[in-house]
Amino acid sequence: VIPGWFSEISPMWPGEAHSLKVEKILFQGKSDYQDVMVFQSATYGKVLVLDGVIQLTERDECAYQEMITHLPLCSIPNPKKVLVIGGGDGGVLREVARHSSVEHIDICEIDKMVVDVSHLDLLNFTVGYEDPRVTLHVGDGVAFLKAAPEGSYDAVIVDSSDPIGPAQELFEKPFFESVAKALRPGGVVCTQAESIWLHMHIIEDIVVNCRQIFKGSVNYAWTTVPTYPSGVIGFMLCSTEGPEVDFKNPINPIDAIENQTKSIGPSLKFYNQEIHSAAFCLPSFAKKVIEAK
Ligand SMILES: NCCCCCc1nc2ccccc2[nH]1
Repeated sequence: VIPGWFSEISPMWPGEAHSLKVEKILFQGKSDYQDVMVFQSATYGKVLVLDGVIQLTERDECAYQEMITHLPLCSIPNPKKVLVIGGGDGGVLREVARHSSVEHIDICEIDKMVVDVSHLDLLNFTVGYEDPRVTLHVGDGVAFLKAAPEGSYDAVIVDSSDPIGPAQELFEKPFFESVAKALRPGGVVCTQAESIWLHMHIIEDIVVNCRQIFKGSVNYAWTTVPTYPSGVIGFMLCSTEGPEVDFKNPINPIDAIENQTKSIGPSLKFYNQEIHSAAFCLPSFAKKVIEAK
């Protein structure tokens, strides 16, 4: 790859490709699972690419990391034990750490090279790993959840790449069943759930599975991330049977968190209470599929 333009070409979004101007390649490697690359872009800061797919950029990662974390954690009164599957860059950890009620955070990332890249401070998210509440497990999230005792967690965040490659099993029914088992009654899960413009068929399958498995509430929310294909990405928010969870009205409001976390690092750039509720408003073509009776 010579300094020029990086284009994100994938069979998951045929016929289109978002491009970013490359200033300098900062890291290139091949792990046991995927090709890993970090480059300095001209206008989006540093960019993490796995198997040719943009995973995050410094400029817009806030939208994704803040929403995937605070949509679930602001929907339950006192999150204490949180599990992050994927998220090896550490960005989600930074966001979970803002919640002072949280006592323990497990993170299970399959690819050590992704963790190393973020520790190389190439992506300066390492603040997430420094929190004493964090325990890192390098391994397969599917096996980790199978081994997790029943009712271990208040919240599970599945910060996965796309269902082509190492993350494929994180979009399948057995995995969702193991998440439900590992959650306490009224516990919540938030997963990376692709784009309503590109992946309505994937989303439909996920919704069907989640409705069968999670007997609390099942909702789809979405946000804008300019460097993800189609400029949007969504989340599946589910709760297990037990104390009612109303995802659309955050009971654990962010301002409380805002005050708690002066020390953690940069304040929230994207998430707020209004955007939390707005994230669940869907265009009709998506509503029809996701909220089908
Ligand atoms: N095409 C949309 C991709 C969404 C990627 C989300 C995501 N979050 C990540 C955390 C660590 C490593 C890779 C990651 N990828």
